[in-house]
Amino acid sequence: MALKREPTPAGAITELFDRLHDLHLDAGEPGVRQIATGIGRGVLSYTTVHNVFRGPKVPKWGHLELIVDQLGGNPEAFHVLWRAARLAELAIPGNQVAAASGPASVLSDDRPQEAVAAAPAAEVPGGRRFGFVLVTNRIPVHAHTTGNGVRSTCSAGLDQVFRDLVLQRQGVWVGWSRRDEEANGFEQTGGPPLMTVALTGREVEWHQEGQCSSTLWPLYHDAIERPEFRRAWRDAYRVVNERYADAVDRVAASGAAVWIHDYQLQLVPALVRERRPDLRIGFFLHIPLPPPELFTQLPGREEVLRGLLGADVVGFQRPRSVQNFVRLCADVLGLPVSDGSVDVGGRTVDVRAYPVSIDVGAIEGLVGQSRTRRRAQQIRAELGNPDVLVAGIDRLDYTKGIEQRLVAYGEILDGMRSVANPPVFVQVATLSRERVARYASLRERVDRLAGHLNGSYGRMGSPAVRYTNSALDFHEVAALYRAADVMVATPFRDGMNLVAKEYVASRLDDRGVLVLSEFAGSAAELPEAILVNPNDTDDLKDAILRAIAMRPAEQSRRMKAMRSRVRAHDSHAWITSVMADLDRAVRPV
Ligand SMILES: O=P(O)(O)OC[C@H]1O[C@H](O[C@H]2O[C@H](CO)[C@@H](O)[C@H](O)[C@H]2O)[C@H](O)[C@@H](O)[C@@H]1O
Ligand SMILES: O=c1ccn([C@@H]2O[C@H](COP(=O)(O)OP(=O)(O)O)[C@@H](O)[C@H]2O)c(=O)[nH]1
Repeated sequence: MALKREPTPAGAITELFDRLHDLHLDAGEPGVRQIATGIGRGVLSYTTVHNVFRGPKVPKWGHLELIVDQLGGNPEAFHVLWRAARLAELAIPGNQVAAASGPASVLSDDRPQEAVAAAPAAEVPGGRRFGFVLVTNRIPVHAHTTGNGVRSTCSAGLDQVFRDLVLQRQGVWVGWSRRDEEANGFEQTGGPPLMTVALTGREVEWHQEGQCSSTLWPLYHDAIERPEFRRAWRDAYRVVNERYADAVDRVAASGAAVWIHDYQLQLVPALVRERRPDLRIGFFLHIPLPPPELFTQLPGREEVLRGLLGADVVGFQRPRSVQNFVRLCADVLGLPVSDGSVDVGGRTVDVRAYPVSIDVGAIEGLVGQSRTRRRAQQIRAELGNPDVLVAGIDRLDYTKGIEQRLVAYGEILDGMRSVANPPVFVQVATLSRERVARYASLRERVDRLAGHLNGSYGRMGSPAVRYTNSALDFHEVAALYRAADVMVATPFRDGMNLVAKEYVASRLDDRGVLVLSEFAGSAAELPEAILVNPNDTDDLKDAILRAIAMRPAEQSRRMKAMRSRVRAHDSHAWITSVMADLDRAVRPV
């Protein structure tokens, strides 16, 4: 909307409201009223306000500062304008934000935090374009701590699968990376080209920790914890999704296949389609899509559904999520649907379940190595060579059921006070989303519980629970799989739970018992596990006790069946089925 001349105050206010409405900002907010009053009283020039929303060449940060000054540094007005500016694709470099003048009380709240300041956008060298683009929230180059306390960058599970896929397809991997992780990009270690999407500190807070971790994550996991709904987070989500779509637009060759992942990026398929109708677009959700009764609580639910429908192929972990999605498209958007497809104005969107899997061959190779065997023996020795080693490996997340599992285990130990060599429990609870309050309080509770169990049931040289928050190198994880007689994976709700599949794949000896929640996506493929309801402490106790007591022949029968199923449906089969459907998608002419 180009402004030819300064309108009358009344016209300017109407135009302002129209513009804010276009940006889905609420005209009733106090900040909007302050801006309107400022314009009405002639304190604030409408052109100055309007420039905040204009094209990318306008130096908008200066305008924003000017407005803050003109309004006497009013926080509400500042927040409205900040959001409007973000929505209008304002790129504010971190140093400019930090250096901006204006009342400290207003600006300090919006300064990017040092630790998470946006990394500079890394263009792919030479401005190359690619026939395949993988898009994930993060480019996952994690620093892990090995058994010896050494930092390494060995990537676990899906990271490696994705890396191989992008290399094989000679594609590019697009995602966000924290600055300290970026230095370890795959480019330096023979990996595929990476394109980093930059996020400001505020976007990390509002998009990642807000909309993703505090709204969508709990809502999509059965609202185990109450989801929080905030307008500012939703706005940030939209802005960040736009930035990913722009990145795809920049690197995708004509007709390229684009595969977008997970709940952080649900608007990206439609935003990419808007920019590049020539592309084939796939989307995969790693977490469950909740039933309509829960999903419809989400403000902006239509936008999310329409975002996903920008894809040609929408993939979920489980058929139940497919059903939920199709029903939502019919009920919320009124679109014609069939079992596995949705009709969007004559374009067919295929909707299918593609249960994610693991690279069984790679895991078998790693577990079979003599260094893994030695490390597994060492782990058992460090724990006092217990008769039975029980383990759980999770991110420290309230969806994973760690607390309830430890409570059940404590009750088991209580009944084993007279046993000479009681089982030892190793619980790896890797820190996750530490800046989100619920995760911090979960950590405190689990710390206390583990301490209590050790205080009550531990013996000299033989703890009741060996509990760590470290992120283990995958070699260390593999050694623990090999060492553990029983693996307990008991989430309240989980998209898949790769740990369960990895444990099965690691048992080259066909021994070991898996205790698995009915509510993990992997339960459908692993019915020979001892399946439990993690909400039922007695059920958990019985399951762990049954696992501890299971005879070798029974272990072997169950493990063989699970291993052959996981081998038959490994990550290669997963990738092949998704890619076949994506490559088949009809490219628009
Ligand atoms: O990135 P974080 O916040 O540390 O979280 C780690 C990942 O957790 C989620 O994993 C999901 O995907 C797995 C593989 O498909 C699946 O097995 C699991 O059940 C899901 O929870 C999340 O979806 C990822 O985005 C996170 O990176
Ligand atoms: O210290 C750890 C803990 C976990 N993992 C890996 O992290 C992934 C966890 O995936 P899962 O699907 O079980 O749960 P998520 O954390 O994705 O919800 C698996 O590949 C684990 O091997 C790891 O490498 N180091």
